[in-house]
Amino acid sequence: MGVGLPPVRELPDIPVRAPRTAGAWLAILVIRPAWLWRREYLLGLVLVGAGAAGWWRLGLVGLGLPLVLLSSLAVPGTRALLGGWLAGGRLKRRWDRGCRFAGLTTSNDRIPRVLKIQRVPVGERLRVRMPRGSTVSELEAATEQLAADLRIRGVEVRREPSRADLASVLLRRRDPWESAGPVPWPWLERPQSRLWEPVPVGLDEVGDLVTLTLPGRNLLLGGEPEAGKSAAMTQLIAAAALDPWVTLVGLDAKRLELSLWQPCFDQVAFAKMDDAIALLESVISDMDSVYERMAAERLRKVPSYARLTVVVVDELRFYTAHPDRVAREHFNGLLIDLVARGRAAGFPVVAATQKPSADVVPTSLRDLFGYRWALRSNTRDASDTILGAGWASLGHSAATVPVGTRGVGLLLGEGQAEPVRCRSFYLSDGEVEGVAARGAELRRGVRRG
Ligand SMILES: Nc1ncnc2c1ncn2[C@@H]1O[C@H](COP(=O)(O)OP(=O)(O)OP(=O)(O)O)[C@@H](O)[C@H]1O
Repeated sequence: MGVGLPPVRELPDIPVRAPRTAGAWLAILVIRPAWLWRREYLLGLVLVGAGAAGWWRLGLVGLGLPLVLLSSLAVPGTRALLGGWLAGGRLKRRWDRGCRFAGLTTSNDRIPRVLKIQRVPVGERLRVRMPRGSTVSELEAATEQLAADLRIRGVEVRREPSRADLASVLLRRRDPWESAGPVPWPWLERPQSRLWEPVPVGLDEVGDLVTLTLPGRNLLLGGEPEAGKSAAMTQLIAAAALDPWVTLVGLDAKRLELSLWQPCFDQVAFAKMDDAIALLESVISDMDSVYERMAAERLRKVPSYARLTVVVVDELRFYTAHPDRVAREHFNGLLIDLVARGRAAGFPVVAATQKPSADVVPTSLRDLFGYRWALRSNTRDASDTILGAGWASLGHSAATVPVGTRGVGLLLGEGQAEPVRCRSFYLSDGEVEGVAARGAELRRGVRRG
């Protein structure tokens, strides 16, 4: 039994396969660690060199040359540039240490090499090359240890599709939306839009634009009350409203969500099952006519010059889980038919639900939605009901969105490898009224013309 103090382990083991010669130990213990400080050494060398050159050319006065160089740090641009460069070196040292403690060192003392550092709103994104003898999946398996060693929120690793030895690594340091105010919708000032274009709907964690292309796809939105479903849906309604060739129809069980858009909608049914069923039947009959025309023209899907009809369903639960079984089953049959066949005919459906559960969104219906957007949900199951079974266990759960962070969720697009965490843009009621008025005016113009 051991006695005395427990062992103190400040340095990770060095699994060296190379012959234990003096040269090998010099490389491992001196040259490689020193190499990680090369930026600092270079800076020191430049300052000493400047001092020496100044002294040689100008005598004692010239010794002040390094101070002149350092005074350039008063310029914010230079300071930021130098600070960023040194911070890059510091990050590489921490990465080196983290990888060694996480056991990612190969038998000849190599670790995943950082090729590029990009600063992003959540932290840093690294491009990393795996050393020979190791794979990206080993790095993936060590993310928790790396995050703990780097003292950050998390590490996410994604293999580059084109090369097995390259990976994109996100070092997540902060929540980019923690105290951020609403971000305005980029198309707000557009006089007119075309719904065939990708519609901007939010920003992802690295600040990249997230878009949705509605024709050919349906969108399902789910999340707890006040999560931001209406705000997310509003952007697609706004884009449709600004395209005067788009017909808008809606089901609004709460009578509130679509009220501001009334001037742009052709038909809206409220909380009456008979009205909702009649509306769906009329839309399906229009869709059948489009299919007939497409068959006559030998078209397999609706061409991009065609008119679209967007069907908006707010509070899906009211209709799909209605206590009247006969009406509910009739409604569900019609909705499944519309969602399944509508996409190819230019009849996309945008549906939102407050209580994502299997009785509200049956799998047979959910699977027909090409886009699924899970805003903050109470449980992992609720999140999986929207995104699809299994995503929560892979680390993609809308239940992890911090409580009270409005408009943040996970968006999964058809054919996309994994859901994207993003925050939707936001249109205030005044902005909605402005867009709705413009949309109504555009529609009047089209109908007059
Ligand atoms: N993307 C966003 N950016 C900033 N604030 C937002 C965003 N989305 C929603 N909010 C805020 O959250 C509030 C609730 O949003 P919203 O009405 O869209 O939620 P909801 O999920 O539709 O709620 P409910 O289920 O009760 O209808 C809004 O009034 C707004 O203040």
